[in-house]
Amino acid sequence: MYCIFIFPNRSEMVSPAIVLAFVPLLVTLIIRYRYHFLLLYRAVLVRMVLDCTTGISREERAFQYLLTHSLPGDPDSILDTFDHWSSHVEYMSNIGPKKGKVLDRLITDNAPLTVLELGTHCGYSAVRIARGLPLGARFYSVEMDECNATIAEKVIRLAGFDDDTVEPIVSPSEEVIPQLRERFGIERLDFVFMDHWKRCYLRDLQLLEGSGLLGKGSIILADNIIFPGAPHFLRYVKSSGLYQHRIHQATLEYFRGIRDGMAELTFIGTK
Ligand SMILES: C[S@@+](CC[C@H](N)C(=O)[O-])C[C@H]1O[C@@H](n2cnc3c(N)ncnc32)[C@H](O)[C@@H]1O
Repeated sequence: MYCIFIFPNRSEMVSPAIVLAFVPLLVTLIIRYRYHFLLLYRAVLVRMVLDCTTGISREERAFQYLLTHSLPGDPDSILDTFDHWSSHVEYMSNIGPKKGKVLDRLITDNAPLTVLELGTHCGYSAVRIARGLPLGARFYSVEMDECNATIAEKVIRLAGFDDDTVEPIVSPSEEVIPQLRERFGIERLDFVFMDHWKRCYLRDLQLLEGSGLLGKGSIILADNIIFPGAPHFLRYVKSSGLYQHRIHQATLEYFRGIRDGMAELTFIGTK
């Protein structure tokens, strides 16, 4: 077997001085984005390795952990255990305890009777919302991924909430929103929590407006509007004249070093 090595001629070789000139830039980028690299490592690389070595999904691993470390029927214990898992075992993009407190406060202060969540994932935020709801409230949580939805339902039931309180809906949000009135008999949404793919925020907000289910005072809380970010959504909210809005500054769930925030919108109706 023959191997052929092709060497660039000397005039095409990059001078070491130029390479060295890039070192400070590279070091600056690494320092500046160290938390993003850490996030990539924890959220993607560790997950891929564990998916291969355990043969089960991250969501299933999280559920196994909850089963062995939390108290069934105790939402606080489920949430604390989930927080411990996501901070110390494997990264998971639940809303987390810090931004979760803003969600808790909005739910307690407004006592919404009809609530919609877009993006259930494993049910962390659904448990957080359900534990603060007033008696008789109805809560619909939408997840398009069937495997996530199966885990979420088990987590929600493990926390002690039956389907009279939390109704999981397995479907993409863009299909569910136009059906909310006819299929689920909803007249008005008092509170909407948006935490699905950020590129869907604007489309789904406009679908909600079109559905006529937002009334004066309806609240929409949208997570991750700074990281990964939802710039078109924010621009629309600010320019539409349909909302009063407020940004809650925060950091990314389970990550001190990455800036994030939530947008709280109050529907005021006419332009
Ligand atoms: C960040 S996770 C949700 C985390 C969850 N809210 C929590 O704090 O525990 C986003 C979830 O939204 C789901 N999702 C994304 N786009 C969706 C859509 N258009 N309709 C329904 N679910 C969607 C994804 O499958 C994923 O499970």
